[in-house]
Amino acid sequence: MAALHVQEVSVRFGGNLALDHASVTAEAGRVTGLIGPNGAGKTTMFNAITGLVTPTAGRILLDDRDLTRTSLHRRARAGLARTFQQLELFTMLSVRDNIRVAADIRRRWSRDRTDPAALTEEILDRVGLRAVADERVTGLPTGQGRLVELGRALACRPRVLLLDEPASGQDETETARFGALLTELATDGTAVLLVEHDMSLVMDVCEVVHVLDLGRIIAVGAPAAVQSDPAVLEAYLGTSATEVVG
Ligand SMILES: Nc1ncnc2c1ncn2[C@@H]1O[C@H](COP(=O)(O)OP(=O)(O)OP(=O)(O)O)[C@@H](O)[C@H]1O
Repeated sequence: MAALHVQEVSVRFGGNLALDHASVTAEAGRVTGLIGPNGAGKTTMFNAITGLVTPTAGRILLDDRDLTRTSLHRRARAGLARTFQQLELFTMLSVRDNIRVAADIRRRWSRDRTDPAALTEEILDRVGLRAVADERVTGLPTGQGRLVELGRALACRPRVLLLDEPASGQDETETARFGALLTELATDGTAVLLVEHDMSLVMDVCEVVHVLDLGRIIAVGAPAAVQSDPAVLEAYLGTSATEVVG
């Protein structure tokens, strides 16, 4: 079973220490939350994990494999996949083809012989995009666009799935369905690491939540414990206390 261990990672942008010896663990079989006020370092954490930024200290391990100095594509092959805060879809393509591209690419480098066309159809059903499979993605509302991104990440058959604010732009019904899907993915053995501002979604689906503030992990624990942690409340008070308590 996969486990991602981010150990004491620091990332510096000039004079700004965006991550300061921050550690996060995401294990297969559960959804792990990563929350924190704006600018806390959540996206930087994802960028460090996937190789878009280079840590100045610390290690990133997938199981026992040290990925810290490994290229982006090797990390993808090792089983990491992510979605982005800003949608990053292939705008000229249909929903189906956005997912198919990733399935085809994976087929080229993977020993897994799963047929990319069949995998694409399976994912369309799984994420609930069958009805719009032939539509161009530019015509979709943001909530569905996020499902396409998720579908594309799933086409890589990830062991660790990093989701950066996947519910933003989704309405309440879509978010509830999305939460159920995340739980299902975790149950199937994926390690899901979720960055999300929708606290009710985080509290519903996460088994463990890590809280970042100004680049530091200030709390780790079960959602209910984290929600009432004084350090967490204080971190959010500067922005919006209701975000975490409400
Ligand atoms: N490429 C960059 N160059 C310089 N500074 C950066 C860069 N990326 C992020 N930062 C800074 O690093 C800090 C952490 O930013 P990051 O985007 O990781 O926070 P976040 O928790 O994801 O915020 P949000 O919830 O608003 O998305 C911020 O101070 C931000 O301004």
